[in-house]
Amino acid sequence: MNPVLQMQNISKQFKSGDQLVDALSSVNFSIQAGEFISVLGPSGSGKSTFLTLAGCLQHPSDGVIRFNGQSLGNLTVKQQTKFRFDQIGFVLQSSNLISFLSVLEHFQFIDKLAGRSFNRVKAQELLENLGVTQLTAYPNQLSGGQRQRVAIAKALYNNPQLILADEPTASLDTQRSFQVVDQLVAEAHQRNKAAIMVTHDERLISKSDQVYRIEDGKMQHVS
Ligand SMILES: Nc1ncnc2c1ncn2[C@@H]1O[C@H](COP(=O)(O)OP(=O)(O)OP(=O)(O)O)[C@@H](O)[C@H]1O
Repeated sequence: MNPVLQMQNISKQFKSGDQLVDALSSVNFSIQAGEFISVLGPSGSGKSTFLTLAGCLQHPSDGVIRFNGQSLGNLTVKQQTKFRFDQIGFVLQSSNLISFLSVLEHFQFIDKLAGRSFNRVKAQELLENLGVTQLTAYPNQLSGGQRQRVAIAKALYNNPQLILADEPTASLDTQRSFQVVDQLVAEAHQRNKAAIMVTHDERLISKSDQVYRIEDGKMQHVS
């Protein structure tokens, strides 16, 4: 079986003045459906660069990234946008909800962007599975943990194959952090998704199927 995502010999360099910074060097990584993988690393180690390459938000300077065996480097810009919308669920540090939309209206908005009619039943089911019951509340009426659970539901709404979570617990207390990680793990294991969580917090990795560590742009398999 093809991995959902495979990175082969990936490097990414950025220009900083007249110097080149190696944000990632010779990274090899792969994840199968149903796996939850944590990527640890200190600030500036290359974690966000890794995740944005995995999510086709930017391209490597060198190496090949494959999704279900197909190289992402061959996609046109339009295909990349469609690929991200259909196949990737991004969960970011802060929930990035829209202040003037209620919880349910966020899902209506996704359907509008996709040019289809609103699937209220699907949105409600997903939210209820994640323990969100305040469907008509606005973001400022929710706690940080509830907002992050809405963000996870949003990320899952298009039924993506790959979930990319960038420090998803950064704004949460310890108990809520563990709950959010448990929800991401459950999503991977129960719905056969591939999920990658990038974090600097070693306390959160115990339920991971595999752990990688990035330091100075170099990635190592830890367990
Ligand atoms: N667009 C960019 N232009 C120039 N340098 C960049 C760019 N993006 C990242 N870098 C550099 O690449 C290295 C890795 O950055 P990256 O943001 O991936 O690290 P990180 O581990 O996600 O850090 P943090 O946890 O602080 O967000 C850093 O040295 C950073 O300054």
